[in-house]
Amino acid sequence: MSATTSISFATRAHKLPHSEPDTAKATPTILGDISSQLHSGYGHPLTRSWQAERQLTKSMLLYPIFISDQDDEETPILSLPTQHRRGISKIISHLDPLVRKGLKSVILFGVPLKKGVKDPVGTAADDTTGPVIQAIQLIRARLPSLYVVADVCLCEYTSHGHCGILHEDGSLNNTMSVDRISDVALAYAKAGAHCVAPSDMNDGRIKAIKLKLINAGISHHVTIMSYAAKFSGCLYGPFRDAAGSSPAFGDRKCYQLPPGGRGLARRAIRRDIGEGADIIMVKPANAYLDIISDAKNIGMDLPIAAYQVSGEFAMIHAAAKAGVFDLREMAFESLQGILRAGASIIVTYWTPMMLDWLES
Ligand SMILES: NCc1[nH]cc(CCC(=O)O)c1CC(=O)O
Ligand SMILES: [Zn+2]
Ligand SMILES: [Zn+2]
Repeated sequence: MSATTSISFATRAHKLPHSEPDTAKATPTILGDISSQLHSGYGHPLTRSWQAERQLTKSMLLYPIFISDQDDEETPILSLPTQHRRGISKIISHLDPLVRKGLKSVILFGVPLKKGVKDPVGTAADDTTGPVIQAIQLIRARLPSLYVVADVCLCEYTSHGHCGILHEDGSLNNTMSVDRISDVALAYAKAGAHCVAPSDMNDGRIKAIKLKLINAGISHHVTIMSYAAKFSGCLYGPFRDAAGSSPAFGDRKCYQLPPGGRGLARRAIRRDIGEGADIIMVKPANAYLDIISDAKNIGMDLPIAAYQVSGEFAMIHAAAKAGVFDLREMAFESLQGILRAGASIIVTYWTPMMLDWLES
């Protein structure tokens, strides 16, 4: 690449007519001839980097981690290459070196593995001795520079695996779900989470969380990141493996958005901004770049987050393994697309690797 660059520069410099008086004649007069020249703008690595409106930086990366109630475990998640589920005793030793490399934020997912701990209302979600609250307190105490986001949902904790409390007919009871989920969010915030991120998609939960935070007098220092446009589909499989959160029956199509629902996503984004969200998230990311761009347009003054989900991450690994492309190159290309679409926060399992790659 650098050979090509220097050749093209040399050639061009050679032709530059500074000392020739009659060059006006040779100068093209039709604007089209000049504006058809694009290569001149990106022939050098630096000019190429200037073409990006925004550069990928370490502070954009929000790292998802799975914390189980098996204190000493460190188990690879087979469907999510390079990622592990860890017990509370393994968290700091994992995160500390990453913080030294520039890690700024994590998003926590609890994984209850103990028998009999799941019930219809997800009681374990805000158990003060459970993995999430323990991890929030531990990370805040031991790694004070790290910004801690707590994912808020019930599906990891409910016996039925749905993201809320159910009616007898198996459909979501929105009122009860919102009341419960806002309690869980409040518990995480009180435990010290900088940010709570409800991923359940029940109607009205942003407002309910906001009101409980206000009533508790802590709303001024707790960020609400709304999974506002979360689509149902087949890209969450490895996560559900990792978190043991697959629905026991049915699916999530009545609360997560249908993949074609661009208008619904826009409505959900506007709604959640109106209810008090500080950050809007779009999920998945690579297959929903238009939605990220819509979110950026609608939420002009809010930071937009995009979640490159487990299926998207696993897909890149699988394709790289099959020889389709180079893993690292594709990792960058996938994040560049998300950035271009308008996100300024990227939730991604690439985070540990990116912290190294962004150095070199
Ligand atoms: N509601 C829980 C939740 N929060 C984030 C993800 C998905 C993350 C991923 O796939 O990486 C899920 C799973 C789901 O909705 O089934
Ligand atoms: Zn859920
Ligand atoms: Zn209902």
